[in-house]
Amino acid sequence: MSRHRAIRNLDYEEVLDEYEVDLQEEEENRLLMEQGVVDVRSALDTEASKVTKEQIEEALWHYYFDVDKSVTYLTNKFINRPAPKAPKPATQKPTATISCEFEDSSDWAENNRHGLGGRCSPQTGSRQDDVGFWVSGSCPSYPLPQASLPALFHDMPWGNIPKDRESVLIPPVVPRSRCGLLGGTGAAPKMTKLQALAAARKKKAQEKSSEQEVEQTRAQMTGLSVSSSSTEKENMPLSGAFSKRLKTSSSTAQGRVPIIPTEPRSESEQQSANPITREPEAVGEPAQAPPVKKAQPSAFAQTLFSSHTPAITIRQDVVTLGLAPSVLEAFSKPSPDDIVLAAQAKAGKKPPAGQSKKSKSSNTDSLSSSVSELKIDDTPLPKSRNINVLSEFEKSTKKKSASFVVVGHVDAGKSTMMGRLLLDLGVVDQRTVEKLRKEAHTIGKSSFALAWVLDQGSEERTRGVTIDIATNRFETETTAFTILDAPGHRDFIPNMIAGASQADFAVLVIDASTGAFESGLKGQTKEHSLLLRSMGVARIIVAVNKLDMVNWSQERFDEIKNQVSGFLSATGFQKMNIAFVPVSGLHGDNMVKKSENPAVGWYTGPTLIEELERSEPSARATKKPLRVNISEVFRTQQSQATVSGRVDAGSLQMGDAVLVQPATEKAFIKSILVDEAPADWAVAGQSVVLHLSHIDPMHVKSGDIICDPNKPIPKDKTFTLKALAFDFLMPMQVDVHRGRLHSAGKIIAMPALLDKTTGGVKKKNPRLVKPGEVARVRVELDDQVPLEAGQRVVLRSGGETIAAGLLE
Ligand SMILES: Nc1nc2c(ncn2[C@@H]2O[C@H](COP(=O)(O)OP(=O)(O)OP(=O)(O)O)[C@@H](O)[C@H]2O)c(=O)[nH]1
Repeated sequence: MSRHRAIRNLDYEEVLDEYEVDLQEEEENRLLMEQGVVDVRSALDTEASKVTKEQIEEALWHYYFDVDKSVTYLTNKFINRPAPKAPKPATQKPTATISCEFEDSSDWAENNRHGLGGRCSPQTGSRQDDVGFWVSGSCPSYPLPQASLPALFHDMPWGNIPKDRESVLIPPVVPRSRCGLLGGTGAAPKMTKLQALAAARKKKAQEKSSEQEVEQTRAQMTGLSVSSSSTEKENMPLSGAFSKRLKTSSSTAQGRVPIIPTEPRSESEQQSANPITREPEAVGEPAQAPPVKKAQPSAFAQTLFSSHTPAITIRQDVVTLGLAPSVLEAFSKPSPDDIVLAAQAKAGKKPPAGQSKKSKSSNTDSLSSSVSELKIDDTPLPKSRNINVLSEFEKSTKKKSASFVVVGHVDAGKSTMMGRLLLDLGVVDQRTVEKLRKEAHTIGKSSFALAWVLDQGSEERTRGVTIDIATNRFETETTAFTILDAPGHRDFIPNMIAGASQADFAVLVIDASTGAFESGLKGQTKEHSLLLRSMGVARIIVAVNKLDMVNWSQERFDEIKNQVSGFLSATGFQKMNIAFVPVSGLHGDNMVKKSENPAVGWYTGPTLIEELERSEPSARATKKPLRVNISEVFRTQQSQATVSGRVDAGSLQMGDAVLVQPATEKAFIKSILVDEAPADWAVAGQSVVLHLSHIDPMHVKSGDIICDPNKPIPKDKTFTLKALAFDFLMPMQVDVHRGRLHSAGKIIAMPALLDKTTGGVKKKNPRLVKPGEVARVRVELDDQVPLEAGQRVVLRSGGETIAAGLLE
């Protein structure tokens, strides 16, 4: 049992009993000892004077009062002392730390036979008897064998050590920091002379290296001056106010104590900082201070301290922060205080009243010199030309502009048709189309060559489907058109909704080939038509495509025309706003030119382009507050944030301050493109590209609204919708789509079922709204969204469009 465990299991009653027994034993031992001393002295006879009483007693004690053994031991040890032996090589010593001497293997064996082979404490020389108690006092130098290591451990196998011989490590009851190793006061252990010498030399070396380090660092920092030409080139230009502040901080830094102490770190610090690579220090050797590596001064340090700045030691354990470009950028601009100071100086504003004349005069010089150094902003605000946009618009002789969305079931031939239109109008040349044809041929999709004029994404090309809205432009003699080619696949309905929200009218493409029309009518032909109407599109041109595949059958055309016109009328399109054109997008029949194919002789109506030109753009809300629906955000050289979108309402011009919602971030219009041409202004109904300044691009997203800062669009989490149900409606989770904006929400209430024609309330709080019914629906969104009455939104759930309507 270990000593600690023995103490832990101590029974005090038992110990007191034992203590009384011990007293008796002690008396017996004393008598035995006295008698033993007499006997040993008489046995030694004349030699008895060579040993002391204490030595005799010690021998007797350890030989259990055996006089003969004690005499033998004393004779060998003190009387017949052998001549000192030559020191043996260190490696042969069994152990250097055990203080007991091992002299004679026979004695060792003898001792063991007598059960005196107890363990000696290497620290104290105390001896532990076989039952595990420690006997106080120094361990006597009783003879122990001069054993070799193998002999010493002869009964100790290297593996499978018996359980009773395993060490049990028990943590100290009192932490070592509070007491010495053996329960002392915790004071530092007394050093040997050798250790003291080593410590003194180490300290001296550290002091020396510390001084050298300070000198070196000072020399390095001397080169780090703001005024140095290299720094000027490398660093960003700083505004006057900031450089002034830097000068101030630089001067105040003079004579300062270095920020970070230069003393070498304590050993424990060094160890913890570099626990793996640190070499153990040899005791007694002069301690070499570890070389302190210095990091390159950071850009901030370079900027902050002038040549007179005292040294700053970069510590290894201190993380030096490299300045991120965003930080430099942040400091490259004047602070709000600087702007106020500059503005006050510019306006000649007097200092606040109550300031004494003396302080005024004393501060005037420094303030004026500070202000003279101020540089307000590197990027001046765009200048407004104060144009009366509406009168300019009325006077303008510009062509009318209109945008149309091309919709229809997947593979109806929408992109091919638009590619053909652009080719025949000369917007794209034949060579480009031939090149695309070759490229398409290599992946076995040569029939998609015209579609590739618009479908430019690699995934769109390899899959042969349109994924996102493709925008293109062309002009006729009278009109500048914007094409919004929408995807037909049901998975990309949200993109189709985004396209429809920007369109004045629509081209619905129908695949006339056998079976395709029928499946399309059940599919996206119907859904797209419903969405168009719900989105407010009033005019629709139906391009009955691929008639070449049915030999230009007039019968087929009429069949399609009848079915679709009936359906569209039911959806809400007026007959006068519906047109039908028999075409072949692939071959170009009736697209730009009338078909010369005699099989199409039965059609005498307008071509597709003529029908497009007949379309009038929808009414422009030019006098309403500015609203620009952002469809895309780009990063360009011209500005921090470039956006494309449609001006839904109002007007704008260069230099205007605008507000971006829902971020509520102000920006300025740096420049404008209308139909890809630079312009000074734009009005409702135009598709624009706006270069914005003085705004962080992270605050601008597609689906956001640019508005008049004086009449901003409100942002809200709940809205009421007058919705046409495409599916059953009830309180449920929905996705809300408004243009490019998608937001998750839920129907929280359905206050009324409405009459389709009159709009009056048919029933209050219906529990369910059936497909085709119109209802007032209350929706709650997860996030705040810019919303206002008159906007059109679509509700979708589980990938299906379930309702669409107008915000109330
Ligand atoms: N015969 C014939 N094939 C056509 C005509 N128009 C398009 N196609 C073919 O129809 C296929 C689909 O054409 P796309 O233009 O990609 O159809 P889409 O409607 O744009 O397809 P999505 O946008 O993915 O829905 C292609 O292989 C075209 O070559 C046509 O007038 N006649």
